[in-house]
Amino acid sequence: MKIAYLGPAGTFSEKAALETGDQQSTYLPMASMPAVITAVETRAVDLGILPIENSLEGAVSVTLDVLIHETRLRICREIVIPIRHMVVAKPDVQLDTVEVLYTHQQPLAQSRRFIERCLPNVPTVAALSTAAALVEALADERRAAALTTLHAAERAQANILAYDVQDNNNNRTRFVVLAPEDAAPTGDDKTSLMFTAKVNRAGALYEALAIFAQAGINLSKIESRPAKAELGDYVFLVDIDGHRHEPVVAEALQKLAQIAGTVKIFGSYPKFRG
Ligand SMILES: O=C(O)C(=O)C[C@]1(C(=O)O)C=C[C@@H](O)C=C1
Repeated sequence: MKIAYLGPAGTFSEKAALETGDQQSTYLPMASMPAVITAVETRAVDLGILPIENSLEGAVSVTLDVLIHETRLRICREIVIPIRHMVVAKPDVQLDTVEVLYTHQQPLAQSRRFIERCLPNVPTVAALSTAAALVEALADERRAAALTTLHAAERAQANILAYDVQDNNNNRTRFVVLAPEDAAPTGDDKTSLMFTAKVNRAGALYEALAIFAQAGINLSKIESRPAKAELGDYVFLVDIDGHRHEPVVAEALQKLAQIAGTVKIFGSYPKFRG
């Protein structure tokens, strides 16, 4: 099994990939999240891992937008991992002498409190991942630091200036595993999908959700994203309990297809159970 993830080695995505695969698996670090999708679509790899939701910051919009607009790949598994951020630099740099901070946008948002208090006037430079941020900081001639993972810091034998700078110690990110097909039913599954309303009128969303309520199907997530056509047009994303091949779920999805504008099923897969 070949698995693509957002690299370089040392990212949280690598950790999620290692937990997804086994000792026979091989792992391919990619430069960006869309590149992970392309690697699976072109069969360069069998599976791709993408972060979809964080307990502090909510949706990872790149992943949602790729699922909504760009790919026909399906979610075949989910995995949740704890997220700890470290401030890391070369040995001669101290917290009060940091001149520039390299960071991916998610860790920065998840560590807002620490940054405001301890690195208030330090300019940030955007990086494509936590591990990429460290590579760039270590190559910078200024007194640069990175928001990165413990694993990346240890691999690079770099100096950790501050530990666990995330706003909350319960910080966790949910990743999805993408493949050409979703998973077979296990009896403890969920289904992720999106739909749009056919017409923008009173009760349209209510009627769509009523289909699940009347079928006794629990919704574990709902959110909206811009449809990217007109201002005010939205796509609704929901996670429901059950597999799309279970008769009750299949019937509800059929009813939804009759009243919605578009419906796209991202996949059915086993619920993550720690
Ligand atoms: O940069 C990484 O290490 C990643 O795996 C990406 C990512 C994300 O984009 O959400 C994954 C988990 C954390 O929430 C922070 C960063």
